[in-house]
Amino acid sequence: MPTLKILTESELRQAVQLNADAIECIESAFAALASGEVVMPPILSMAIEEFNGEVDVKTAYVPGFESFAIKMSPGFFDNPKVGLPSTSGLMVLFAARTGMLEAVLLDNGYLTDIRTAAAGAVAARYLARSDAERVCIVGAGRQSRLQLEALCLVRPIQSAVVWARNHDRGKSAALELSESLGVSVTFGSDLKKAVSSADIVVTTTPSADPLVMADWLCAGQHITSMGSDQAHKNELDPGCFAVVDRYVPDRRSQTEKLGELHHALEAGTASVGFNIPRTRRHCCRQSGESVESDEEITLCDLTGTGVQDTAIATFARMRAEAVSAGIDIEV
Ligand SMILES: NC(=O)C1=CN([C@@H]2O[C@H](COP(=O)(O)OP(=O)(O)OC[C@H]3O[C@@H](n4cnc5c(N)ncnc54)[C@H](O)[C@@H]3O)[C@@H](O)[C@H]2O)C=CC1
Ligand SMILES: O=C(O)C1=NCCCC1
Repeated sequence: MPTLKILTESELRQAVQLNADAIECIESAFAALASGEVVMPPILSMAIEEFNGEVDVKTAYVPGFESFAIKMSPGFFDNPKVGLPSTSGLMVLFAARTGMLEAVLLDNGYLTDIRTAAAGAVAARYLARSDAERVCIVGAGRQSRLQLEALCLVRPIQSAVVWARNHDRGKSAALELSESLGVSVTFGSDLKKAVSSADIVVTTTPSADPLVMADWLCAGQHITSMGSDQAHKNELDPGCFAVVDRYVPDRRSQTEKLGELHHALEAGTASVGFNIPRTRRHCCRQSGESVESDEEITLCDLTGTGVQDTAIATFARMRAEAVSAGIDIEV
């Protein structure tokens, strides 16, 4: 009889943390995607506008992996008003050879949080200046915290400014991060100033209106835009595309529909053929993508890929099994 492994959020939290191993796992996933051999269908996304919600289903088959994940991931962005997290969900692993159900990872969105922050770290590793030390984080939710933590693992971060439209939440996030990361993190109410003074800017909100303006960007900056992962979300002024020197999407077929590129195409600041040679390079070791000059403005557009989910789910299951975590049930 087939056996199914069940892993809970607390078991998965013990198995996987935001650290060099998680970053390596996601970097390898980007490398696999860049190889062209990964099978990754478009995201199945359902909007529930009435409740400011969405549900995303993501998956990918990676040759050489014994399993593939299918992830069901809700994002309900009014949840914090009622004391619930915006994102939740679960991942399911199937055998690549037979399609048989193998494991259910009841992570409540934890693995998505980690893989997304790790993707931000990979972007900075290849696209931010090696001496980048000042960060501007736009937003004060879950990803704002994790993205800064991830940057501290790959760059010599000394200080950060958190901007949030809700000042109290921005101040709390800044205080929390100062204490947990041991770097100076302050709240900044002036977003233009915070962006212009940063070496790395990370946008982490579901905003539908641009927050970061093109004329705030400066030579040598790296921007990761990871909050805009749906057609209606838009954190960057489309004019930013006219000033960035290097544009790297996690997957162009996604960013042209769901990411910042989508809005730049509509506004005409990027054309359909925009940076075609660059889109063949993903933020990964194998493709050789990296910042080429300290003066370049680089932009990484992250919409979240199924290959990240298969990578983190198989990694989590392997780590959990190494300590005999979880329960096995016969199905
Ligand atoms: N690219 C990817 O792989 C992933 C993208 N996301 C996206 O990242 C974004 C943030 O996710 P979480 O941190 O989990 O959410 P969260 O709800 O914990 O944090 C969102 C933050 O943005 C703020 N915010 C909401 N609407 C805003 C607006 N119109 N203008 C300015 N600030 C606004 C909130 O007050 C909060 O500080 C979401 O859009 C989510 O869909 C999340 C996970 C993966
Ligand atoms: O899978 C993802 O990536 C996301 N799902 C729901 C909303 C947040 C991002």
